[in-house]
Formats: sequence, structure tokens, C-alpha cells
Amino acid sequence: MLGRSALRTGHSHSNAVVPEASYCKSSRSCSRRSPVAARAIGSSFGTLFRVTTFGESHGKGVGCVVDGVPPRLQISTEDIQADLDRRRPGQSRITTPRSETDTCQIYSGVYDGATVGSPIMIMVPNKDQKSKDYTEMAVAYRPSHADATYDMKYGIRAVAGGGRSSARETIGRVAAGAIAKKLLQRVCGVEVLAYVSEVREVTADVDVASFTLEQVEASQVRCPDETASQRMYEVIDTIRKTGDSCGGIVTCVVRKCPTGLGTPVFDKLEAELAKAIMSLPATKGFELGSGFSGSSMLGSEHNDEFYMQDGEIHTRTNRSGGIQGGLSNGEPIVVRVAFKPTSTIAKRQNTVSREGSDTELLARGRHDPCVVPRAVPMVEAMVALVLADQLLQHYAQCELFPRGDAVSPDVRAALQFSHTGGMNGKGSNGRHQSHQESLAAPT
Ligand SMILES: C=C(O[C@@H]1CC(C(=O)O)=C[C@@H](OP(=O)(O)O)[C@H]1O)C(=O)O
Repeated sequence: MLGRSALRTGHSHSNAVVPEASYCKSSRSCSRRSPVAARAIGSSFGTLFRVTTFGESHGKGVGCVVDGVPPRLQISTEDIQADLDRRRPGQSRITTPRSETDTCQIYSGVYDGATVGSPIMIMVPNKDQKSKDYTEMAVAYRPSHADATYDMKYGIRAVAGGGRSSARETIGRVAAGAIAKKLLQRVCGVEVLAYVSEVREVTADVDVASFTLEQVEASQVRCPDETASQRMYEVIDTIRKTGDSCGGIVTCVVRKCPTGLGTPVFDKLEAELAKAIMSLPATKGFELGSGFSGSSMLGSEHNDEFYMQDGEIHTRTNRSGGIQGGLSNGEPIVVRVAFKPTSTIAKRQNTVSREGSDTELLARGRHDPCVVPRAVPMVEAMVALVLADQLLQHYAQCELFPRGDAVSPDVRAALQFSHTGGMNGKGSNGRHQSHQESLAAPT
């Protein structure tokens, strides 16, 4: 309320600072009761597999610290760089022209090509800051950007480059996500793959079960449907030339996901995914499986009927999007993410100044006319971070005792429980492998 009243009453942004006395009082009581202050409030994500990102767009650099990664996972700078290259600016005419190689360095936590179980710090220096582009944006708020709300809350912010609200913050997420992907692949062969499925009136026709990373990367828009990709490119380029921007939809698919990730109540897998995805810049919508369209269907139309195949339960359709009761069911997890148009546009708009008066703004600088081509690796990273964290939590809670141990022999025989886990205790096709199997699996 404080910041809002500062804007509404025309007070200067400096008046939005919480009065010192009340600030000290609440801060003292909070830090005594909770250890949360030690965790970089709002910049850390995950429980057992935990990432903290740091850095501002025009500061010295950006990156992350990842804690909780199991030891002896093979990881290299190249593994991380491959995903950072998919995210970096300057990839084509339809992405921001800021010239960054986004070259990463691993500062800690990796020895002789493998994780050692200590925090992994990854650093990417910023090289191409042009802070003078932000002269106008230092005095007037960009409509729909984070500028105004940051000032309302903190009373101070790194103006140049959008500071912490810049898409550059996602470098730390993508770097951590590359480690998460490696872990998921190594332990259970999980594949996390996303693509651009919609831009304006253009919708891609893609088989989510079979499209490949190579097909996605062959497209400048990151759409594996070649015809749609070409049309999307033209749409974005036309909008770019007018100084405007547009949004789009990214679809992410998880193949070979083990059964049983997530928990049944507050930390349902879809709830964890929704939070992770909606923490990305410019996101406005999240759908799992049938999403909003499922709300107009009948139960008989929507239910995913079960059938048995090779001793495993499968579903004939996948309107559940791979999650039932908050837990993964082994079918592909399919999520759709709506991104809004980039808020910084080269068009004159009505706004207010930081001093609280009505004004106009014509923003300058380098900006993405559409964020979705670069958002693809960001979405993959957030999904992988959730799944890696859930996998570790699942092992911590559920894999200590052989499955069926607490069940009487009669019931066990009837249910055909086995040690290897999964809905039917089978260890293949994305179901949980036994501890020994997973250690023996190739990297
Ligand atoms: C550089 C990146 O994106 C940036 C995101 C961004 C913004 O307002 O979010 C503004 C631009 O930064 P600058 O004004 O410094 O050119 C983009 O280029 C990146 O993602 O790596």
C-alpha cells in the first residue's frame, strides 16, 4: 500500500522508502524468528536441489549457486554452455542485438569433471552494457514493466538494463537447469524439451511425442514445424520493424518421467511446476494437459482410460498432462506457457515519472520484439529444476525400504509389488530404476 500511495499522491519515489523505525522493528523480529533472510529472499528456488541466482543486467556479471547436487555426477562447462548458447542475446534479427557470448565459468563444486557435493557456483560476466540507453527510463516508468512496482516495494533499484528484472537473470536458471537435466538424464533417462507452439495467429502442428532438439534448434524461432516457423519469423520481424512487440506460447514436454514425483497435497507436481514457470519474466499463463479447454468437457470425454502394456499401467489419452493426484504417472508431462508481449517498445506511451507526474515515454535501446524463441531453454530449465528437486525428495522419502516391505505377504502377492518401484514396480521406460540400475546407467 505504501508504494501505491506514493504513486497515487504524487510523492517522489524516495518517499516510498519504509520509515527507518518501522523497518528496523519488523526486520529485527523477522530475522529472529526465521532463517529465511540468510537465503537471498526471492532469489532461491528448490528444497534439496536448490538454486540461488545473482546479478543485474548491467552489473559485473550474473550467475547462480546450486546446492544439493548429488556427488559424482559428470558435468562440464560445455554441458552448461550448450544451453546458455540457446538462451543468449544476439542470435538473430528477431532477438535483442545486445552482443554477449554469455561464456560461463564454473568456480566451485566440480572436480575432475564431476560434482563433489559442495555448492556449484557458475559465473557469466556482462560485457555489452549500454547504460545511457536508460536515460529516459531512469525518469519515467515503462508501462507494464517491473520498473514501477520495484520502486514501490524497495524505493531503490538498478535502473540500467532493468537490473534484476532483466531477462539476464535467467542465465543463472538456465545454467542450473543444465545440471538438473544432466541429473535427470543420468538417473532415469528423462528428456525435457520445449518449443514455440504459437505466435499471434500462427499455431504449430507438432507431435509432442517425437519432435527432437535438432528440429527445434534448426528453427530461428525454435519451432519444429518448418512452415509455422517461417510464418512466425515473418510475423515477429514485421512487428519488430514497427517498434512494437508480441508474445507467444511455449510448450514443454517431459518424456520418460518416473512415476510418483510430487506429493499429494500442497506440493502437487503441477503446483510446483506452475510456480517455477510463472517465476520466469513475462509469463502470464500456465496450462497442464487439457488446461482451460478441459473445463468445458464431460468426464467421459476427459478421462484418460488405463490399459496395461508390458506389465505397466499406461493411459490411452493424456489429457491429465502426465500428472494425476499431484503425482507424475509416467506419461509425458505436457505444459503450455503464455508469454506476454515484451513491455519495452519503441513507441510513445503515456506513463508517469518516478517523481509522480503524468508524462510520456519513448523507450530506446535493444530489446526482444518477442521473447519466446529465447524463452524455450528457460522453460526447460525451470521444469528440469522442479523435477530434479522432486526426484531427490522422492528418493529421500520413498526409496529407503524395499517396496511392499510393510505389506503382508498375501496383499503383496496380490498387488505384485516389487523392489524396483514405479506404478507396477517395473524399472523400464521412464519408471524408477533401482539404485543399482541407476548407478550402472550410462551417462
Ligand atoms: C541482454 C539480455 O536481455 C536484455 C533484456 C532486457 C530487459 O529489459 O529485460 C533489456 C535488454 O538489455 P539491454 O538494455 O542491456 O540491451 C535485453 O538485451 C539477455 O537476456 O541476455
